[in-house]
Amino acid sequence: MGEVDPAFIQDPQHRPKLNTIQAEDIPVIDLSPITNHSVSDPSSVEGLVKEIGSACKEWGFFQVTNHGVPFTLRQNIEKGSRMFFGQTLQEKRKVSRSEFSPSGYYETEHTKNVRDWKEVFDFQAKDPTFIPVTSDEHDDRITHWTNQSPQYPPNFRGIIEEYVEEMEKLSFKLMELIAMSLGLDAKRFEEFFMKDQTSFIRLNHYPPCPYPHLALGVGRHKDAGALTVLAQDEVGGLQVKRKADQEWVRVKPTPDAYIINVGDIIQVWSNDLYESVEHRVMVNSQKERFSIPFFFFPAHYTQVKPLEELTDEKNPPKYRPYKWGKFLVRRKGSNFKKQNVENIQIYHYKIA
Ligand SMILES: O=C(O)CCC(=O)C(=O)O
Ligand SMILES: [Fe+2]
Repeated sequence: MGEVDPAFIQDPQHRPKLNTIQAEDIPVIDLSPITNHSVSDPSSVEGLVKEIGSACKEWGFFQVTNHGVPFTLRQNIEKGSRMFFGQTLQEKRKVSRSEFSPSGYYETEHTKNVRDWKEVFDFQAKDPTFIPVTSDEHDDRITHWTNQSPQYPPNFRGIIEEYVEEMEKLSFKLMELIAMSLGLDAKRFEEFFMKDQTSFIRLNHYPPCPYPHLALGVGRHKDAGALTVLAQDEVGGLQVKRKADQEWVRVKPTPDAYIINVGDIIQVWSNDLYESVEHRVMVNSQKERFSIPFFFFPAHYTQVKPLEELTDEKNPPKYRPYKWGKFLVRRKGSNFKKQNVENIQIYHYKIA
């Protein structure tokens, strides 16, 4: 076995304990009141909204079942992902991502300047996706990102697109439930995503790792967007920092469920009522793991700031407004190389 590449080694305080607690209590929420029209009655929707609200407040993470996403579409993309990553590095690199075209294959991503033990394939929900050229606030130039189409497996692009459409539908439904749980109109968030959303889907492959006590599949982080809808396979490895006691707990895989987490944008919109929770991915010395997160992101020109309805004199806004596209461009840049400074975070906009 070769030397341990120091680029992957986490600082001692961030290394995973191999015997972390399995969280049995991460809320599992049944979405049938909104997906199955025969059971839909106002009181069951009301109950559902309450469940979503408590899960967002207490965990920032939950799983959903009866979500309406056809299982065959999930099987198709999972199978396609295995086939894609099963190719040689040379084949995969034919659709490599670059700093200026961040969709495609990539195997040297860093989280908080430590390399992740994984390879990814990123695909924008909208092709083209409009985005600022730079993160400089005075630079008004707009560019666009487009997707790459792997040659193998056949029709992979079509399979991904079909699945992404379902991810979007589910995300819109979840945003309605979250809006209602905050006492807002169900469609309050729609305008931010209807036109020009910057969402993307990521296929993750975590190969077996000879030193799971030193490296992580994804280092600790919070998701920057509004919502993340994650499909994880049966291997498991996702860990969430439990709000109640700040312990790292494992999220047990549930077949055909999706793991949902609140991202930084909802934290800002809700003025900290709902927090974006830290999570990370452990690797496994024996098994490879696949996961597919969908990151629901608003249009680049969205000014992210605490909602007026949720702030007043007694509860003033806790964040200064920021432009989503600028934030995103800055973040993407920092994912490409190890830097000596921390990348952009919402707390940089926090009003002291
Ligand atoms: O693979 C997973 O379970 C989660 C990945 C993740 O947190 C991310 O890509 O942001
Ligand atoms: Fe994440």
